Amino acid sequence: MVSNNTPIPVTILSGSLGAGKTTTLNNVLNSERELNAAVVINDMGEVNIDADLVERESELSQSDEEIIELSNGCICCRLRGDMLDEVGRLAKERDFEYLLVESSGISEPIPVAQTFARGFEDAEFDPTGVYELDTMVSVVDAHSFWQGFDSGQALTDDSIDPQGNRVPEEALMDQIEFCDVLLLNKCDLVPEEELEEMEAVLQALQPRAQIIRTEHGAVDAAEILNTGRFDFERASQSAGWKRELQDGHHHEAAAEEHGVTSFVFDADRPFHPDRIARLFADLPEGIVRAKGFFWSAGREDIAMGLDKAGQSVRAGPSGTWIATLPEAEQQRYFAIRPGIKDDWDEHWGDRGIELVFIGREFDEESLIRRLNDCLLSDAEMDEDWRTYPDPFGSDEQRELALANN
Ligand SMILES: Nc1nc2c(ncn2[C@@H]2O[C@H](COP(=O)(O)OP(=O)(O)OP(=O)(O)O)[C@@H](O)[C@H]2O)c(=O)[nH]1
Repeated sequence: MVSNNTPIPVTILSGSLGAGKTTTLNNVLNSERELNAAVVINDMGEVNIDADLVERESELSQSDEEIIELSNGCICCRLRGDMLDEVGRLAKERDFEYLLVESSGISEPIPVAQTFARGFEDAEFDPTGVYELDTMVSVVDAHSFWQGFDSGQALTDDSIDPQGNRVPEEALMDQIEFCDVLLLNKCDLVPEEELEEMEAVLQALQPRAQIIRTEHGAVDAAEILNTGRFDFERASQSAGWKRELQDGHHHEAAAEEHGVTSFVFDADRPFHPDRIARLFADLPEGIVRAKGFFWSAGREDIAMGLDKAGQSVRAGPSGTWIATLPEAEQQRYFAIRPGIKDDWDEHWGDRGIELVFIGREFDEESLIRRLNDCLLSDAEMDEDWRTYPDPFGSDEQRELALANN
């Protein structure tokens, strides 16, 4: 139970696909071990890969925090009510000091902020007085922002498609204009003088925002937690806020609205290492983001990760199969996420493939066919996989492809 009448502060992280929201969240959770936080993670795919990543990488399962996963839709539209109902339930059941929300890469920040600041008619739970919006954080990918800016794309209205749909570039403008703290992430990929110019542009677009340069989401938690920077009066005067209230957010599916589609590929047998490495290096152009875990035959010891963001495609060892953990730790996982047991194979445990692909105008069926062709055939299932080459190596994820445009 929430024991007193002080509202629980809320920080909302927004940012385009692959900008570094999950990395930032992991960083904050790992550096603030004393923080008794609950976390809401929204992923537009059917499977919440981000929640999995946060759990596996931040050792969250061994601490006190609770993760609420909201999948297969966007908390700025279809899942607004669901989000409120979940955080309402949480506030009744548990005592925690802070709520952190990671929006999906296509969420628009204003409706998410409005959901916390004003409530939402389709939800039973009214957040006012229980939660208080503290900080709106936008994570901007300095590298791709700069490339888009250079080619004049990021700042024009070309981002409205012929059907009048809002597309991610416009959501990006909202993310810049409607935030209290702007994390200019991936600064390691952009030269100093370009960073300075970019900062000047961003500051002009959003004079009120605190702009902070980051690499790999490493930000001092005090910059984004308990800052008290969100100003309801000022926010509700902004053009975007009023537009949102007037026009509403009537769209049925987040994917359609944003012109973005996604699918999840899952399987319970391994990929052939050579075939899948070649496919990853040759993904269709329309794929803007891909991530998740996979099983590479011959590497039963470790979960391989795939991570494509923008031009970069990386794959390699990145996580732990629960099946390789000592029995006691396995039991702890089962207790926290009973769903794992449902897919447990008697011999292989949780080893398997779970990858999400997000993109625009790509041939989904053909990609699924190609992925299927990379799975081991029945005959290969009986081979000695140790004789296969291992293109992924033994260290961290490595670059497979970097388009040079
Ligand atoms: N070079 C570089 N890579 C980064 C940095 N921050 C994050 N990345 C990488 O960028 C990729 C995407 O990071 P995530 O944190 O998953 O991005 P996200 O915004 O949560 O992505 P979605 O939830 O899919 O929208 C990962 O491969 C990160 O390791 C950075 O500062 N520099």
